[in-house]
Amino acid sequence: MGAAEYPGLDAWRDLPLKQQPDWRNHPDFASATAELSANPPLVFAGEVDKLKRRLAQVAKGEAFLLQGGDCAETFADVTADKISAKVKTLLQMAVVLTYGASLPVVKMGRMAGQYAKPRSSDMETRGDVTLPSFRGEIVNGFEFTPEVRIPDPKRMVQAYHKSAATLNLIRAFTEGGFADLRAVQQWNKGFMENPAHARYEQIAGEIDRAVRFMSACGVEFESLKRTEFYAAHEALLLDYERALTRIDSRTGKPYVTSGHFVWIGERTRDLDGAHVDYLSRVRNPLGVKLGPSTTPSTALELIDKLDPHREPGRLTFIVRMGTANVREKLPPLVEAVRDSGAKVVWVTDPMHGNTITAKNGYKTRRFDDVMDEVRGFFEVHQAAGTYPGGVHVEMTGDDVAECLGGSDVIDESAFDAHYASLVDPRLNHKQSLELAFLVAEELTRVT
Ligand SMILES: O=C[C@H](O)[C@H](O)COP(=O)(O)O
Ligand SMILES: C=C(OP(=O)(O)O)C(=O)O
Repeated sequence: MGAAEYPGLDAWRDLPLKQQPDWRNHPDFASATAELSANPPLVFAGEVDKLKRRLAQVAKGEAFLLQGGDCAETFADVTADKISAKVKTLLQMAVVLTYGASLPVVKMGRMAGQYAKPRSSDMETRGDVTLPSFRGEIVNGFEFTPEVRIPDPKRMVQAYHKSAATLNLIRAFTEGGFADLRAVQQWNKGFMENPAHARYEQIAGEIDRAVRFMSACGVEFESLKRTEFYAAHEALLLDYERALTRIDSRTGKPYVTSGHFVWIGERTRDLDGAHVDYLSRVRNPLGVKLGPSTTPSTALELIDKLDPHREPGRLTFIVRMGTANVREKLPPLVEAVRDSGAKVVWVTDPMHGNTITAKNGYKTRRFDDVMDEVRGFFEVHQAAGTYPGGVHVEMTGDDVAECLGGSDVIDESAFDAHYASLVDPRLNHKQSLELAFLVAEELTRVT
């Protein structure tokens, strides 16, 4: 049976559906979705199942999850340099965490599919011109002209090909020698003057010596030569996700094959909405963002809908409370889930609850707020006796200036020249490493 015949996969079409472009009557809609449906999957169900097993280890407190990448990927940034900088930064963060906390780290990029963005407003006004808001390059373009802002379904096909190219390079890097732990010092090249880089250099030197010592003793670690790396994105655009859903020939079950892990955003996680219904029917490990308005009963109902069989690794709650709320709003959720006996993975997203507008108009976040929300997340879990299982950040491997602060202090004056994100601000390379050191310290306390 193909996905077209599988029962229930189209039930979402009759449910309240938020944050979608109005493009069903576009002349290219049918051909674009047909082309996607005929294309090969981007990931295989076996890999997705393996990730679920890894996340089951996280749920048990035996591993840690690192999720990071752009707020919104762009087609233009599908280049070897940009992809390698991101992968390298995530690998460096993972080294800091693995070495600091002596735990395996599950590595996952907001990559190879993070092209759709939910927006607060459907329309954007500049001066006396009002146009549809930018919703990510899978829907429309960023340039503020009527032609570019009109949603174009052909962009879904372009996003598929860009995701395929990204995933292909990620697989080459992580399987083909680039991620070899014996190159741990190489990943820091060009980044040496900052305290975070100096700290990293020290860890890398220690790992290098340990590996060389073991090699001299005749031990060869095949597993150091490659690493698992998974692709994740927000499953926002259901036309795209539906067209890339396939029935796994081994199990006869549906999988979203646009990425290994998909999450439901804060704005689309309504219990009776289309997103929760659709994702409840596929077998991938799922995330759900939980903001400060989440009640304990909503969290429990989400578990019932998305993980009715309490399958280890199936469900990850990505909490984005904001630093002002995390210590007050997170405990009731964590306690209710703990007391229900459900085993979800708890991840902190210290970015989305801390967005502010700078005096010069840019959306930004204070690095101190990001760090403080991470500390609050760990405090709450320590008090509840639960496991803080991961961190989810908007970051890049590039030297951008989008978030304020960090040890190489970034202030608003840097934004005009070095702000590149099309939607929300990301941590740059140094800030990402600094955050990894903080998380490693916090994790050491609980493991
Ligand atoms: O990344 C998250 C959302 O897409 C983003 O915060 C929405 O931003 P907006 O409030 O500018 O629409
Ligand atoms: C939109 C996002 O987050 P949230 O749903 O938490 O606002 C995101 O992570 O890109």
